[in-house]
Formats: sequence, structure tokens, C-alpha cells
Amino acid sequence: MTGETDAARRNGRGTEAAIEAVGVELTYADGTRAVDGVDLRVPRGEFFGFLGPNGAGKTTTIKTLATLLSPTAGTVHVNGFDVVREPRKVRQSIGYMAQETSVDPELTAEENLRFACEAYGVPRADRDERIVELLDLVDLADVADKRAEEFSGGMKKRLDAATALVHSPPLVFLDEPTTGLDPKARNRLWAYFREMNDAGTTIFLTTQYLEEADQLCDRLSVIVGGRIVATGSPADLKREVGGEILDIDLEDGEDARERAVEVAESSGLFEASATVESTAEGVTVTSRRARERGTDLLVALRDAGLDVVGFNVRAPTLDDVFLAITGEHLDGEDDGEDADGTADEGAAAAPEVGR
Ligand SMILES: Nc1ncnc2c1ncn2[C@@H]1O[C@H](COP(=O)(O)OP(=O)(O)OP(=O)(O)O)[C@@H](O)[C@H]1O
Repeated sequence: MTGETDAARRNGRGTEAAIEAVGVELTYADGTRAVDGVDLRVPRGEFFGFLGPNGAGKTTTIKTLATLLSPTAGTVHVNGFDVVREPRKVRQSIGYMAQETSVDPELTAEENLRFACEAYGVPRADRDERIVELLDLVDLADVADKRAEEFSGGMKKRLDAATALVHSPPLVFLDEPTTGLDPKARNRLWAYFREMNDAGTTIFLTTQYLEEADQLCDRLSVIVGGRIVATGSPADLKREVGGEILDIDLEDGEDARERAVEVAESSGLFEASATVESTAEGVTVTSRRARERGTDLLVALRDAGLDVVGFNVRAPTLDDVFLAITGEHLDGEDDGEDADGTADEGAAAAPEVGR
């Protein structure tokens, strides 16, 4: 044993960042390069998000940071420990909530947590108190003695989250923790994650839900095709879109939309860096002058014989950020499935990437 204290062992070294990754690559045996040169720095205490569509490389990255996969290039330090040379120390200093549940359906909520305490080496004397605390945190105290097989998808996820926390790690990885949950269950989990973070836990969360990233994260990176294409706070990223969004709905079909794009582009109403796009409903203009010049554009469209049936000026969303960076939308329909595969009522849902 080295002379390090319990706290130092748990919390990592000195004032290092929680996560420091440089030039990380991960190529699978079949040649798929799932992570392609990722640089990341997550300071302690931050709620950090990793947002991207299906197959972007989120799970591969999180598994690499959590020592479940070895990077094929680059270096990763987690809580000051090298993931390749000191994997055991990394594991002692992190919690990991995988996409697949780690809950044993045969065991009660309390037994699941007791099992996790054992697995993580939580001192025997601390276990009872810790279990009560965690059941409380995720609102499962009332069902502590019920077997997990009776739980809804949301309850299982909450138990999963509690399981990742038994050893009070300073850093927790959450891999798409709310995928498939209905909005109510999702909101509830968000509240626990906020509480965890407020209590000082650094959180690294992967998500394909725009709203999740927007609501929870201090900062986020957008990953596409194994590469980070943008990093910043949600507000900074939205500001970078460069203005506001003017959505115009047209009565007529594709020809009208194309014509409207031409009118908007040649109108001289907007700055050169403004963008004009045809949408399913009509046309969208992203411009610093969207608000100021919006009505002038409506007049120009009407003069061109186009039938405007609605318009709206709004602040950019993270989907607009994604669109500006990649040329594609990130949002889609929720599949409305609970984590255990049962359909939920009212799963109209936060915007997300289509499955
Ligand atoms: N074991 C594997 N062997 C080969 N390729 C893999 C393996 N696991 C994942 N991939 C591929 O690596 C890429 C990144 O996958 P990854 O699961 O990291 O993405 P993701 O962003 O987490 O997606 P999802 O939202 O579907 O979980 C994809 O092209 C995927 O098909």
C-alpha cells in the first residue's frame, strides 16, 4: 500500500481535472474507428454532456474513459490516474451507470444496493447508512423490500443510478441514462442527477436527447462520427449559431418553398452570414436581423405571390446548433418505450435523435 489517504485514493490526485483525454482513438477489431481523435477536459464538479446521434461513438468513449475498453491511441487520465497503467485506481474513483441495467431482478432494492456495496468494497460499518441515504435520494425507500422485477423501467434506472453511487465516487459516468423513459420518469431522474451534482459529484453524461443536454449540462461536446465537432455551454453554442430563427410556414408545396428561399436570399434584408433553408413546412432564416426584418420578408413573400400561413421568431435550440454544424437535424420522434420495453402513456417526449 502506498501512503495515500482514503480520500486521496477515492478522489484522485491533487487538483487534476476529473477527466483529461488527449488524442483518444478506439478502433474495434473489425477495423471500425468508433472514436477518432477525441480531446476532452472536464473540470471537477462539472456536469458535462456528450451529445450525439446513434452510433456517434458516445458509448465507446465512455467505456474508454471508464477503463472498460483500452484506447488504441492517445492518453486518458481520470481523477489523475492513467486509465491504462492505473485502471484499478480509476475504477475505485468512479461510478458507472451503463446503458444496460445492472439491477438483479431477483433481489430487492435494498439487496441490490448491499450487493453493490460489497462489489465496490464499501466498509461494512458504513453500508446501512449509505443504503438508507441512497434509497432516499432516488425515492425508493418505500419499496426497499420489493424485488426489482416488480419495478417500472424508471424505478430500475433510479436503482441503477443509486448503485453507481454506493462508494461515493467523485465522478460518475451515465451512459444514456434516460433513453426509452417517458417524460415523467425522465424528469424525475434529472432531479436526482442535479442533486448528485449539487452535492459535488462530477457527472459525465451521454445523451441523444437535446433537451436533456440543454437542461442539465454546464458544458457539452457534440460528437459525430467519432469526432467532437463542438464544445461549449448550451448558451454559448446557441450564440454561435449567430442570431435568431425566423420560421415561416407556407400554404403551398415544394415549389413554393424553393421560391421562398430564393426570395429570402435575394431580398437583401439579412446579413451575408445569415442562412436560409427550406423546411417541411416552409422556410427558415437564421439571422441577427430575424426579428427586425421578419415582417419585411413576409411582405416580400406576399409580393412574390406566396401564401404565408404562419411565422414565428425564436431563439436557437441545440437542434439548430446541430443543424448549423452538421447540416442535419438531431431531433426525431420518441419511441415511447419504457426501459423495460413497455409502452408508456403520453411519451410525446423531449426532442431526440430518431432510433
Ligand atoms: N464491438 C464493436 N465492434 C465493432 N464496431 C462497434 C462495436 N461497438 C460499437 N461499434 C461501432 O462503433 C460506432 C460507435 O458506436 P457507439 O456504440 O460507441 O455509439 P453511440 O454513440 O454510443 O451510439 P448509441 O446511441 O447507439 O449507443 C458505431 O459505428 C458502432 O456500430
